[in-house]
Amino acid sequence: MEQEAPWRVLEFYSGIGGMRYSLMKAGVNAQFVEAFDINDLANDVYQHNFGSRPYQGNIQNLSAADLDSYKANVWLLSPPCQPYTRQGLQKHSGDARASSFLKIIDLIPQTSQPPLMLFVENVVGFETSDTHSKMLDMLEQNHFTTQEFILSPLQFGVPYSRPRYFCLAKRKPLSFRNMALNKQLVLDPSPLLGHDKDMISGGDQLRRNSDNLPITCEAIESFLEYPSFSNAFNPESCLPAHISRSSEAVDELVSGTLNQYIVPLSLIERWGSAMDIVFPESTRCCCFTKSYYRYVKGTGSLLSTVQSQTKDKTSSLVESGLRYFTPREVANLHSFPKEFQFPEYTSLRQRYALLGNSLSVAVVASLLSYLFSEP
Ligand SMILES: C[S@@+](CC[C@H](N)C(=O)[O-])C[C@H]1O[C@@H](n2cnc3c(N)ncnc32)[C@H](O)[C@@H]1O
Repeated sequence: MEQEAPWRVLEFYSGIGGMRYSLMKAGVNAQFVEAFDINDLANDVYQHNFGSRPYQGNIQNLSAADLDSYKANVWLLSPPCQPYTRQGLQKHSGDARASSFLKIIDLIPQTSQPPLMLFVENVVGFETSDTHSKMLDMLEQNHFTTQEFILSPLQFGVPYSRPRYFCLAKRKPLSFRNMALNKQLVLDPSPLLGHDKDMISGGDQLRRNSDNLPITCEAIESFLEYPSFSNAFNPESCLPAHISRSSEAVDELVSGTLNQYIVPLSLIERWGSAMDIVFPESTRCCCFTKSYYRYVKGTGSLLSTVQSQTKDKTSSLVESGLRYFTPREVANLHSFPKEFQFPEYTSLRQRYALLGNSLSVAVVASLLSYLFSEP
Protein backbone atom coordinates (compact mmCIF):
# COMPACT_ATOMS: atom_id res chain seq x y z
CA MET A 1 0.00 0.00 0.00
CA GLU A 2 1.26 3.45 -0.83
CA GLN A 3 2.36 5.43 2.24
CA GLU A 4 0.24 8.55 2.71
CA ALA A 5 2.07 11.88 3.00
CA PRO A 6 2.91 12.77 6.61
CA TRP A 7 0.78 15.33 8.42
CA ARG A 8 2.56 18.69 8.44
CA VAL A 9 2.63 19.85 12.05
CA LEU A 10 3.27 23.22 13.74
CA GLU A 11 4.07 23.15 17.45
CA PHE A 12 3.29 26.48 19.14
CA TYR A 13 4.69 27.18 22.65
CA SER A 14 6.91 24.14 22.18
CA GLY A 15 8.81 24.37 25.51
CA ILE A 16 10.83 21.17 25.93
CA GLY A 17 8.79 19.30 23.34
CA GLY A 18 6.07 17.52 25.31
CA MET A 19 3.66 17.78 22.36
CA ARG A 20 6.23 16.38 19.98
CA TYR A 21 6.96 13.41 22.23
CA SER A 22 3.22 12.84 22.56
CA LEU A 23 2.64 12.79 18.81
CA MET A 24 5.59 10.43 18.41
CA LYS A 25 4.16 8.15 21.10
CA ALA A 26 0.77 8.25 19.37
CA GLY A 27 2.51 6.79 16.31
CA VAL A 28 1.19 9.48 13.97
CA ASN A 29 2.97 9.83 10.64
CA ALA A 30 3.98 13.46 11.11
CA GLN A 31 6.55 15.93 9.92
CA PHE A 32 7.33 18.71 12.39
CA VAL A 33 7.53 21.69 10.07
CA GLU A 34 8.26 24.29 12.76
CA ALA A 35 8.16 24.81 16.51
CA PHE A 36 7.85 28.21 18.19
CA ASP A 37 8.98 29.33 21.63
CA ILE A 38 10.32 32.57 23.00
CA ASN A 39 12.35 30.93 25.78
CA ASP A 40 16.01 30.52 24.91
CA LEU A 41 16.69 27.77 27.41
CA ALA A 42 13.59 25.75 26.49
CA ASN A 43 14.80 25.95 22.90
CA ASP A 44 18.25 24.69 23.96
CA VAL A 45 16.62 21.65 25.55
CA TYR A 46 14.39 21.11 22.52
CA GLN A 47 17.37 21.29 20.18
CA HIS A 48 19.41 19.00 22.41
CA ASN A 49 16.76 16.29 22.09
CA PHE A 50 15.34 16.77 18.59
CA GLY A 51 18.28 18.27 16.72
CA SER A 52 16.36 21.27 15.41
CA ARG A 53 15.95 24.62 17.13
CA PRO A 54 12.48 26.15 17.42
CA TYR A 55 11.81 29.55 15.91
CA GLN A 56 12.78 31.85 18.76
CA GLY A 57 10.40 34.75 18.52
CA ASN A 58 7.19 36.08 19.91
CA ILE A 59 4.24 34.15 18.49
CA GLN A 60 2.32 37.39 18.68
CA ASN A 61 4.37 38.78 15.81
CA LEU A 62 3.41 36.05 13.36
CA SER A 63 1.20 37.04 10.45
CA ALA A 64 -1.36 34.99 8.52
CA ALA A 65 1.09 34.96 5.58
CA ASP A 66 3.83 33.56 7.85
CA LEU A 67 1.53 30.80 9.00
CA ASP A 68 0.38 30.01 5.46
CA SER A 69 3.98 29.70 4.36
CA TYR A 70 4.41 26.51 6.43
CA LYS A 71 1.59 24.72 4.58
CA ALA A 72 0.83 22.90 7.81
CA ASN A 73 -2.40 21.04 8.41
CA VAL A 74 -2.08 20.31 12.15
CA TRP A 75 -1.45 22.92 14.84
CA LEU A 76 -0.55 21.89 18.40
CA LEU A 77 -0.74 24.65 21.01
CA SER A 78 0.01 24.84 24.73
CA PRO A 79 -0.24 28.57 25.45
CA PRO A 80 0.78 30.09 28.81
CA CYS A 81 -1.49 29.03 31.64
CA GLN A 82 -0.98 31.91 34.09
CA PRO A 83 -3.97 33.97 32.87
CA TYR A 84 -6.29 31.08 33.76
CA THR A 85 -4.81 29.46 36.88
CA ARG A 86 -6.85 29.48 40.06
CA GLN A 87 -3.89 30.90 41.98
CA GLY A 88 -3.47 33.75 39.50
CA LEU A 89 -5.55 36.88 39.20
CA GLN A 90 -7.68 35.22 36.51
CA LYS A 91 -7.57 38.23 34.25
CA HIS A 92 -8.19 35.87 31.33
CA SER A 93 -7.88 37.70 28.02
CA GLY A 94 -6.96 40.90 29.89
CA ASP A 95 -3.66 39.30 30.93
CA ALA A 96 -0.79 40.25 28.60
CA ARG A 97 0.32 36.63 28.54
CA ALA A 98 -2.96 35.69 26.84
CA SER A 99 -2.42 38.01 23.89
CA SER A 100 -0.31 35.77 21.65
CA PHE A 101 -2.93 33.02 21.79
CA LEU A 102 -5.71 35.54 21.14
CA LYS A 103 -3.71 36.66 18.13
CA ILE A 104 -3.57 33.08 16.83
CA ILE A 105 -7.33 32.82 17.29
CA ASP A 106 -7.72 35.97 15.20
CA LEU A 107 -5.29 34.79 12.55
CA ILE A 108 -6.84 31.41 11.78
CA PRO A 109 -9.74 32.86 9.74
CA GLN A 110 -7.27 35.08 7.89
CA THR A 111 -5.10 32.23 6.64
CA SER A 112 -5.78 30.95 3.14
CA GLN A 113 -5.27 27.36 4.36
CA PRO A 114 -6.54 27.06 7.95
CA PRO A 115 -5.38 23.92 9.76
CA LEU A 116 -7.42 20.74 9.42
CA MET A 117 -6.83 19.77 13.05
CA LEU A 118 -6.08 21.74 16.16
CA PHE A 119 -5.08 20.60 19.64
CA VAL A 120 -4.99 23.01 22.60
CA GLU A 121 -3.76 22.23 26.12
CA ASN A 122 -4.26 24.43 29.16
CA VAL A 123 -5.02 24.46 32.87
CA VAL A 124 -8.37 23.62 34.38
CA GLY A 125 -10.11 26.99 34.58
CA PHE A 126 -9.42 27.84 30.94
CA GLU A 127 -12.80 26.35 30.02
CA THR A 128 -14.58 29.15 31.91
CA SER A 129 -12.48 32.00 30.48
CA ASP A 130 -13.43 34.54 27.85
CA THR A 131 -10.45 33.35 25.78
CA HIS A 132 -12.13 29.94 25.67
CA SER A 133 -15.41 31.50 24.46
CA LYS A 134 -13.53 33.40 21.75
CA MET A 135 -11.72 30.23 20.69
CA LEU A 136 -14.92 28.18 20.44
CA ASP A 137 -16.76 30.95 18.54
CA MET A 138 -13.92 31.20 16.03
CA LEU A 139 -13.78 27.43 15.60
CA GLU A 140 -17.51 27.15 15.05
CA GLN A 141 -17.57 30.01 12.54
CA ASN A 142 -14.73 28.39 10.64
CA HIS A 143 -16.39 24.98 10.33
CA PHE A 144 -14.53 23.10 13.04
CA THR A 145 -16.11 20.41 15.17
CA THR A 146 -14.81 20.41 18.74
CA GLN A 147 -14.59 17.96 21.61
CA GLU A 148 -13.17 19.00 24.97
CA PHE A 149 -11.65 16.95 27.77
CA ILE A 150 -10.38 17.41 31.29
CA LEU A 151 -8.12 14.49 32.10
CA SER A 152 -5.35 13.54 34.50
CA PRO A 153 -2.51 10.98 34.27
CA LEU A 154 -4.18 9.17 37.22
CA GLN A 155 -6.85 8.04 34.77
CA PHE A 156 -4.15 6.40 32.65
CA GLY A 157 -2.56 4.37 35.46
CA VAL A 158 0.20 6.92 36.20
CA PRO A 159 0.37 7.83 39.93
CA TYR A 160 0.32 11.53 39.19
CA SER A 161 -2.43 14.09 39.61
CA ARG A 162 -2.19 16.71 36.87
CA PRO A 163 -5.68 17.41 35.55
CA ARG A 164 -5.57 19.54 32.41
CA TYR A 165 -8.01 20.97 29.89
CA PHE A 166 -7.78 19.90 26.23
CA CYS A 167 -9.61 21.08 23.13
CA LEU A 168 -9.60 18.86 20.04
CA ALA A 169 -10.86 20.43 16.82
CA LYS A 170 -11.30 19.00 13.32
CA ARG A 171 -12.31 21.02 10.27
CA LYS A 172 -15.23 19.62 8.29
CA PRO A 173 -15.54 17.34 6.42
CA LEU A 174 -13.15 15.63 8.89
CA SER A 175 -15.02 14.16 11.84
CA PHE A 176 -14.34 12.46 15.17
CA ARG A 177 -14.49 8.72 15.74
CA ASN A 178 -17.11 9.23 18.43
CA MET A 179 -19.43 11.95 17.16
CA ALA A 180 -21.66 11.70 20.25
CA LEU A 181 -18.99 13.72 22.04
CA ASN A 182 -19.14 16.70 19.70
CA LYS A 183 -19.42 19.95 21.68
CA GLN A 184 -19.11 18.04 24.94
CA LEU A 185 -16.72 18.53 27.84
CA VAL A 186 -15.70 14.98 28.72
CA LEU A 187 -14.11 13.97 32.03
CA ASP A 188 -13.77 10.30 31.24
CA PRO A 189 -10.93 8.70 29.27
CA SER A 190 -13.08 5.78 28.05
CA PRO A 191 -13.62 7.13 24.50
CA LEU A 192 -9.86 7.39 24.06
CA LEU A 193 -9.30 3.85 25.21
CA GLY A 194 -11.84 2.51 22.71
CA HIS A 195 -14.50 1.85 25.35
CA ASP A 196 -17.07 4.03 23.60
CA LYS A 197 -19.89 1.61 24.23
CA ASP A 198 -19.44 1.98 27.99
CA MET A 199 -20.16 5.68 27.76
CA ILE A 200 -23.51 7.03 28.72
CA SER A 201 -24.06 9.51 25.94
CA GLY A 202 -25.22 13.04 26.44
CA GLY A 203 -24.97 15.87 28.89
CA ASP A 204 -23.72 15.75 32.41
CA GLN A 205 -23.72 12.00 32.63
CA LEU A 206 -20.39 12.04 30.83
CA ARG A 207 -18.91 14.12 33.58
CA ARG A 208 -17.84 11.44 35.92
CA ASN A 209 -15.58 12.32 38.78
CA SER A 210 -12.13 11.32 37.58
CA ASP A 211 -10.91 10.33 41.02
CA ASN A 212 -13.73 7.83 41.40
CA LEU A 213 -12.66 5.84 38.40
CA PRO A 214 -11.63 2.29 39.21
CA ILE A 215 -8.13 2.80 37.89
CA THR A 216 -5.23 1.13 39.64
CA CYS A 217 -2.10 3.22 39.31
CA GLU A 218 1.38 1.81 39.47
CA ALA A 219 3.32 2.64 42.64
CA ILE A 220 5.53 5.71 42.55
CA GLU A 221 8.48 3.40 43.16
CA SER A 222 8.53 2.36 39.49
CA PHE A 223 9.10 5.97 38.49
CA LEU A 224 12.04 6.57 40.80
CA GLU A 225 15.57 7.10 39.60
CA TYR A 226 16.99 6.16 42.99
CA PRO A 227 14.59 3.65 44.53
CA SER A 228 17.37 1.92 46.43
CA PHE A 229 18.57 5.06 48.12
CA SER A 230 15.72 5.04 50.56
CA ASN A 231 17.65 4.84 53.78
CA ALA A 232 20.67 6.66 52.47
CA PHE A 233 18.42 9.62 51.89
CA ASN A 234 18.34 10.38 55.57
CA PRO A 235 20.23 13.66 55.38
CA GLU A 236 22.96 14.28 57.87
CA SER A 237 20.99 17.17 59.29
CA CYS A 238 17.86 15.07 59.64
CA LEU A 239 19.29 11.77 60.78
CA PRO A 240 17.50 10.11 63.62
CA ALA A 241 19.79 9.94 66.63
CA HIS A 242 20.09 6.13 66.51
CA ILE A 243 21.68 6.13 63.02
CA SER A 244 25.42 6.45 62.96
CA ARG A 245 26.55 9.67 61.31
CA SER A 246 29.76 8.07 60.20
CA SER A 247 28.15 5.29 58.17
CA GLU A 248 29.71 4.94 54.72
CA ALA A 249 26.50 5.28 52.81
CA VAL A 250 25.70 8.53 54.53
CA ASP A 251 29.17 9.97 53.92
CA GLU A 252 28.88 9.13 50.26
CA LEU A 253 25.46 10.63 50.10
CA VAL A 254 26.31 13.83 51.87
CA SER A 255 29.29 14.48 49.64
CA GLY A 256 27.63 13.25 46.47
CA THR A 257 25.17 14.73 44.06
CA LEU A 258 22.19 13.19 45.81
CA ASN A 259 22.70 15.65 48.60
CA GLN A 260 21.00 18.36 46.56
CA TYR A 261 17.66 16.52 46.70
CA ILE A 262 17.49 16.39 50.47
CA VAL A 263 14.88 18.69 51.97
CA PRO A 264 16.69 21.00 54.42
CA LEU A 265 15.71 20.77 58.06
CA SER A 266 14.83 24.49 58.14
CA LEU A 267 12.20 23.97 55.44
CA ILE A 268 10.74 20.96 57.22
CA GLU A 269 10.47 22.93 60.44
CA ARG A 270 8.87 25.91 58.75
CA TRP A 271 6.63 24.29 56.13
CA GLY A 272 6.28 20.68 57.29
CA SER A 273 2.55 20.88 57.85
CA ALA A 274 1.96 22.26 54.34
CA MET A 275 4.06 19.64 52.56
CA ASP A 276 2.52 16.96 50.40
CA ILE A 277 4.45 13.86 51.40
CA VAL A 278 4.28 10.58 49.53
CA PHE A 279 6.03 7.21 49.84
CA PRO A 280 7.57 4.89 47.25
CA GLU A 281 4.54 2.64 47.60
CA SER A 282 2.03 5.51 47.17
CA THR A 283 -0.14 5.45 44.07
CA ARG A 284 -0.60 9.18 43.75
CA CYS A 285 1.43 12.36 43.94
CA CYS A 286 0.68 16.03 43.34
CA CYS A 287 1.24 18.15 40.28
CA PHE A 288 4.80 19.43 39.89
CA THR A 289 4.74 23.11 38.99
CA LYS A 290 7.48 25.30 37.59
CA SER A 291 8.23 26.49 41.16
CA TYR A 292 9.11 23.05 42.53
CA TYR A 293 12.37 23.23 44.52
CA ARG A 294 12.03 27.02 44.85
CA TYR A 295 8.91 26.89 47.00
CA VAL A 296 7.52 23.99 48.97
CA LYS A 297 3.83 24.75 49.34
CA GLY A 298 1.61 23.59 46.49
CA THR A 299 4.44 23.02 44.01
CA GLY A 300 4.67 19.21 44.06
CA SER A 301 5.11 16.23 46.35
CA LEU A 302 8.11 15.32 48.47
CA LEU A 303 9.23 11.74 48.92
CA SER A 304 9.53 10.16 52.32
CA THR A 305 12.25 7.60 51.98
CA VAL A 306 11.33 5.72 55.12
CA GLN A 307 8.76 3.09 54.17
CA SER A 308 5.39 3.93 55.65
CA GLN A 309 4.94 0.48 57.17
CA THR A 310 8.17 0.85 59.13
CA LYS A 311 7.23 4.28 60.29
CA ASP A 312 5.55 4.39 63.67
CA LYS A 313 3.16 7.11 64.63
CA THR A 314 5.65 8.92 66.78
CA SER A 315 8.25 9.24 64.07
CA SER A 316 8.42 12.84 63.00
CA LEU A 317 8.79 14.39 59.61
CA VAL A 318 12.41 15.05 60.40
CA GLU A 319 12.99 11.32 60.64
CA SER A 320 11.20 10.47 57.43
CA GLY A 321 14.18 11.17 55.14
CA LEU A 322 12.38 13.69 52.97
CA ARG A 323 13.78 14.37 49.56
CA TYR A 324 12.71 16.11 46.39
CA PHE A 325 11.84 14.07 43.33
CA THR A 326 14.73 14.41 40.87
CA PRO A 327 14.10 16.04 37.47
CA ARG A 328 14.40 12.60 35.84
CA GLU A 329 11.71 11.30 38.19
CA VAL A 330 9.43 14.24 37.34
CA ALA A 331 10.08 13.51 33.65
CA ASN A 332 9.15 9.86 34.30
CA LEU A 333 5.88 10.92 35.93
CA HIS A 334 5.28 13.11 32.87
CA SER A 335 5.82 9.90 30.84
CA PHE A 336 8.70 11.45 28.91
CA PRO A 337 10.80 8.86 27.08
CA LYS A 338 14.00 7.53 28.63
CA GLU A 339 16.08 9.23 25.90
CA PHE A 340 14.96 12.70 27.00
CA GLN A 341 17.86 14.63 28.54
CA PHE A 342 18.73 18.10 29.70
CA PRO A 343 21.95 19.70 28.46
CA GLU A 344 24.61 19.40 31.18
CA TYR A 345 24.73 23.13 31.85
CA THR A 346 21.08 23.50 32.88
CA SER A 347 20.61 24.05 36.60
CA LEU A 348 18.29 22.04 38.81
CA ARG A 349 15.89 24.95 39.18
CA GLN A 350 15.78 25.45 35.44
CA ARG A 351 15.05 21.76 34.88
CA TYR A 352 12.16 21.76 37.35
CA ALA A 353 10.79 24.99 35.84
CA LEU A 354 10.80 23.60 32.31
CA LEU A 355 9.28 20.29 33.37
CA GLY A 356 6.64 22.06 35.47
CA ASN A 357 5.52 23.95 32.35
CA SER A 358 5.33 20.79 30.29
CA LEU A 359 2.68 18.11 30.03
CA SER A 360 1.81 14.45 30.51
CA VAL A 361 2.87 12.56 27.41
CA ALA A 362 0.67 9.62 28.49
CA VAL A 363 -2.46 11.77 28.47
CA VAL A 364 -1.66 13.87 25.39
CA ALA A 365 -0.54 10.89 23.29
CA SER A 366 -3.82 9.17 24.01
CA LEU A 367 -5.79 12.31 23.04
CA LEU A 368 -3.74 12.82 19.88
CA SER A 369 -4.19 9.22 18.87
CA TYR A 370 -7.97 9.74 19.22
CA LEU A 371 -7.81 13.05 17.32
CA PHE A 372 -6.08 11.41 14.35
CA SER A 373 -8.31 8.33 14.32
CA GLU A 374 -11.13 8.22 11.80
CA PRO A 375 -14.78 7.31 12.27
C1 LIG B 1 2.80 26.06 29.08
S1 LIG B 1 4.38 26.18 28.38
C2 LIG B 1 4.28 24.92 27.15
C3 LIG B 1 5.29 23.87 27.35
C4 LIG B 1 5.36 22.76 26.32
N1 LIG B 1 4.11 22.19 25.98
C5 LIG B 1 6.31 21.68 26.81
O1 LIG B 1 6.04 20.51 26.63
O2 LIG B 1 7.34 22.02 27.40
C6 LIG B 1 4.26 27.65 27.47
C7 LIG B 1 5.48 27.97 26.61
O3 LIG B 1 5.15 29.08 25.79
C8 LIG B 1 6.26 29.93 25.66
N2 LIG B 1 5.70 31.26 25.34
C9 LIG B 1 4.91 32.02 26.13
N3 LIG B 1 4.51 33.13 25.48
C10 LIG B 1 5.07 33.06 24.23
C11 LIG B 1 5.03 33.92 23.10
N4 LIG B 1 4.33 35.05 23.12
N5 LIG B 1 5.72 33.55 22.00
C12 LIG B 1 6.44 32.39 21.99
N6 LIG B 1 6.50 31.54 23.02
C13 LIG B 1 5.83 31.87 24.14
C14 LIG B 1 6.97 29.84 27.00
O4 LIG B 1 8.34 30.15 26.85
C15 LIG B 1 6.72 28.38 27.39
O5 LIG B 1 7.80 27.57 26.98
